[in-house]
Amino acid sequence: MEDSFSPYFHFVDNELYCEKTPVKKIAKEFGTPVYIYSKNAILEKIREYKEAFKEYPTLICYAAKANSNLSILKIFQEEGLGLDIVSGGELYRGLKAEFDPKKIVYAGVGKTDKELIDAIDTGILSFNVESLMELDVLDELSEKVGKKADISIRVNPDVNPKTHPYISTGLRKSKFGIDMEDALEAYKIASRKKNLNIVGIHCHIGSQIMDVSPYEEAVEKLVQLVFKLKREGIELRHIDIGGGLGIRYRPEDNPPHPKELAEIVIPYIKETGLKLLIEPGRSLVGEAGILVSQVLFLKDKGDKHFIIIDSGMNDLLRPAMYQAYHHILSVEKKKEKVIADIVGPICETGDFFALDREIDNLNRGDYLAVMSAGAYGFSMSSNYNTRPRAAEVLVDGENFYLIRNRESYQYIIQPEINEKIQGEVK
Ligand SMILES: Cc1ncc(COP(=O)(O)O)c(C=O)c1O
Ligand SMILES: N[C@@H](CCCC[NH3+])C(=O)O
Repeated sequence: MEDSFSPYFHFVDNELYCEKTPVKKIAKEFGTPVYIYSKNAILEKIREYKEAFKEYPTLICYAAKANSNLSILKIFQEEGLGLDIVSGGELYRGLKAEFDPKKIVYAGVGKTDKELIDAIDTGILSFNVESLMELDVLDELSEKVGKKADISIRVNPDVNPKTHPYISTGLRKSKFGIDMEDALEAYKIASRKKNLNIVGIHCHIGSQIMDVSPYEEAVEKLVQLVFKLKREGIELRHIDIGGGLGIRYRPEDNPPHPKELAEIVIPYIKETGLKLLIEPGRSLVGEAGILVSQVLFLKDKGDKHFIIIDSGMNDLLRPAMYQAYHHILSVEKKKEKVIADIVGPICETGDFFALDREIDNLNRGDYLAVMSAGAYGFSMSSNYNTRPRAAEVLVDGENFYLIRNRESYQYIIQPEINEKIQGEVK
């Protein structure tokens, strides 16, 4: 199984390669920690989605939050995809990457006035509105800007996506969207707003979904609402079912193929004749990325063996935040195995990537790869403990490109103001 974690990350003579490039070569050239992405793994996922949905008019809007590096965004833009954003910063990135504004959808429960105004001005495909108050504010701001805003209501279908509770978004008790039974009234309110155009309906039930049946439950409810709206004279152009398909974190995981999603939702969407929008994030980039680190120290304490590495929860938060499992491989295979805790340098007990894990018997200076780290890896990283964020590298066959410099200490403190030290008081 280790040899074939993915066709894009594979062993040649006991050494881990990304496509046709030895991972160690990149680590030596750019240092560690370093995120490494396979361009062709991303292109393959895009192809899988396009193929799966080709029989029905579908716009795939990549969820920028999963990995928003400009070079990664550019891959999706060049492939003709749209973009799902949740902040003014992601809008800024999306426009820098030259996404067509009419392919940008904007969700999020807490959009600021500035963020709304910028997006109104840009003329995006749809504001996915998450509360009645947001409808009021968006209407007022659209009037000020002098441009109508195209909107969808994000409906909360109260469906259990059977995933980690922190990433379940479509349950009534979560903060997201407007409850199903209040949605009709929300649409009626929206239809009376002079500066809003109703264009669609939106939902997103959660992330890392390993069984597509909750999508069926959600889409069935959405379609019923679409027909109810039609009877009220409210016509839509699209149904946006959000993202959420899971990926392979453990070797034995078997996530659903985009085809399974298409097969389960298209029959329902077809009945409405509306265009379909989907917002995958993790499933497009997650398995296409790894985080490579170097072993700093080994330490035995009681019956515990610790492998202390040079990346931590500031680089990859998922294990600390969701107790998420990430498979870890030695970049150069070793014959001997040990049971170890693989931990980072951060001053938090929760700063670990694996506990009591069987792993190759690594030594100081060896490299290891945390697999399936392309989504919600770098994008959730921070400068905690004043640690510069990692470099990022994109691999294409035997070529590789630095797509983000490792941060410097100077870069980290640059925005801070101290008259005596920096003399940059504004
Ligand atoms: C509104 C919305 N759309 C799309 C996504 C992307 O989800 P995923 O990365 O699970 O495909 C998210 C994140 O969960 C989201 O909140
Ligand atoms: N950050 C989460 C997913 C959140 C999705 C955003 N709604 C993760 O790493 O699994």
